[in-house]
Amino acid sequence: EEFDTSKTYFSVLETRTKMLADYACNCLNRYGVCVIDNFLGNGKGLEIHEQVQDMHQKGLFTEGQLMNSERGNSNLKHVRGDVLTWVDGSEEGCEDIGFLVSSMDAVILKCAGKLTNVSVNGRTKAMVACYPGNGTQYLRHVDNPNDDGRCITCIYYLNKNWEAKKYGGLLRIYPEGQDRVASIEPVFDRLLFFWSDRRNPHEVMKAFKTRYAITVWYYDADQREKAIKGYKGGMKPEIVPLHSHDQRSVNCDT
Ligand SMILES: Cn1c(O)c(C(=O)NCC(=O)O)c(=O)c2ccccc21
Ligand SMILES: [Mn+2]
Repeated sequence: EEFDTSKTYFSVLETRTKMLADYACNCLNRYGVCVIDNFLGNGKGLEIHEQVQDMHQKGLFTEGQLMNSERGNSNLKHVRGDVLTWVDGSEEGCEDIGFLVSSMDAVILKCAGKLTNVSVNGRTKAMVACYPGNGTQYLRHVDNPNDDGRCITCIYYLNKNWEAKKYGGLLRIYPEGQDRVASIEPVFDRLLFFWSDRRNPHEVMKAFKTRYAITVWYYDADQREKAIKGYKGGMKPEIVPLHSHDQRSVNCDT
């Protein structure tokens, strides 16, 4: 019969998403960190990079934090650090970021029931971050040290031809209780998952070229519930339901 490309496309996408989810679950359960390269392909990656660059040029990012503030670098007076903005991907000019986040959700949805002690039921909006490339960094920290509900950090990098030797900007993760360090280059079209809690202290090394990344944090249902009750949740209590490509908002309470 007629070769139905759309059905084929979606079934291939479905199969690949399932494969990526299996890989992510194994890596997270075993190492607490998972790197997936060529997540969306060159074309889509470039479209996302272009949208982020436009937002940056339009001045939609926050004022960078002064590096002599709580981040501790007292000798970097008046040096601006990372700048960021929050989007849910439905805003004008953010459609490709919306596609990225739906693609992240699609993988996480297929991990349902296979992640140790975690049941994801929602996520934050997307944080689009830019290091201006003036040697600023992000000091060693834990994303969720106090059970605010976030269980998985998901970062997508946008930086073409990144050379850490020249531009720095490595993400260094120091997995708790291990004497190994994971050094992750923020390369174009790379997707990264890691547990958001104290298992993964990490830092962003000084970056000497503009460095873009898009981060989403996934919530664990129970921990988030407790955090909101205990008002411990550092993040605003706004949970975005996961939705995969067919835009159906799926409540993955499985
Ligand atoms: C700009 N930026 C960050 O870059 C990281 C972070 O850990 N980034 C890791 C990375 O980009 O590889 C953060 O965790 C973070 C948390 C709150 C506000 C801003 C933040
Ligand atoms: Mn972090």
